[in-house]
Amino acid sequence: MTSPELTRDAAPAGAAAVIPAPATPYQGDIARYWDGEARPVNLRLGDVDGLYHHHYGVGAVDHAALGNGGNSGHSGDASDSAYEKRLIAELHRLESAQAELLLDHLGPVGRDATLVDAGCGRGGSMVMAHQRFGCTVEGVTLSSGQADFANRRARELGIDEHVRARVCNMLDMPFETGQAMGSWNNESSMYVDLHDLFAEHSRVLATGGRYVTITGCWNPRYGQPSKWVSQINAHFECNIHSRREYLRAMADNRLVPHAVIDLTPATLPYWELRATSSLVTGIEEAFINSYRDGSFQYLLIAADRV
Ligand SMILES: C[S@@+](CC[C@H](N)C(=O)[O-])C[C@H]1O[C@@H](n2cnc3c(N)ncnc32)[C@H](O)[C@@H]1O
Ligand SMILES: CC(C)=CCC/C(C)=C/COP(=O)(O)OP(=O)(O)O
Ligand SMILES: [Mg+2]
Repeated sequence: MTSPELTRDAAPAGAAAVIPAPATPYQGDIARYWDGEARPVNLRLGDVDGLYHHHYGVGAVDHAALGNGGNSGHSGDASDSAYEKRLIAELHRLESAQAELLLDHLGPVGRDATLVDAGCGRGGSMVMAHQRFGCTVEGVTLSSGQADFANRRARELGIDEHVRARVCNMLDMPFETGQAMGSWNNESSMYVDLHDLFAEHSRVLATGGRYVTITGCWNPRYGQPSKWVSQINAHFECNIHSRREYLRAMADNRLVPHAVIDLTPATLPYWELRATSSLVTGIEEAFINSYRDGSFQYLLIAADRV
């Protein structure tokens, strides 16, 4: 690992932690990107119940909860703050449902197990995993701002003995070989080479452990990444892989998929609803169009470490 160059408050108990230098200039860019990120679409959704996500939603929209009587459109106007509050709560419910779906695919997890969240963001999925299984959850992110945020939330919830975020590269994680019974990437695999990523998951997972990812990938049947996929890459400074690359890189690294689920139809309602909100960021059209033209897919892959 490269020499440490900064110390900041990314440690769970408030003690100073050594922040490693980024492994590459690109990782430095990504660390800065997430350190500077404060989009209302993420913070205001997280404020609903204190679970802060950086991923998208799945499932049908509950129009009764929105109070628009089953219409897909909104009968009032966007300045109707009571409606906007319900809309934010509904988007957040769909994002939490996405994380629940990911956790469902880890299978049974004992209280004494360790789980690894690779690219943990502000830690929403880690908190949910601990609340569901009672186990230890270790997260890694490139962003010290995100790690501080996740560790502060864990302290506020009184679960910092079990939930911890660290600043480090998911391709070189500070975990023992075979230490984890489960690990995942929730919308974080488009920042790294997949062979390197799955080699590292394969190393930290115990034999018989489970790996799960939810990701956006381009569809080989479309031919090449569409203009919408290129737009998403530029927007987030990421590099979306194809579905084929996921399956090949897993096969090369002792990860055997037992579930491959196309979540595209399940995520479209989230995007269509989000496009009507005041919290739009401008990327909604690219997601909606690429999901509709078949060039892009929202995929869950669950694999056994054999
Ligand atoms: C879109 S966010 C997803 C956050 C989280 N998984 C969630 O569902 O809320 C992407 C995350 O990947 C992390 N990331 C990207 N490249 C990484 C790397 N090489 N090592 C560790 N984390 C990385 C970013 O720091 C960020 O936290
Ligand atoms: C499915 C794909 C391709 C995801 C790319 C990674 C990413 C940036 C996810 C969402 O983060 P966010 O919640 O911070 O984004 P937003 O601000 O758009 O809600
Ligand atoms: Mg978001």
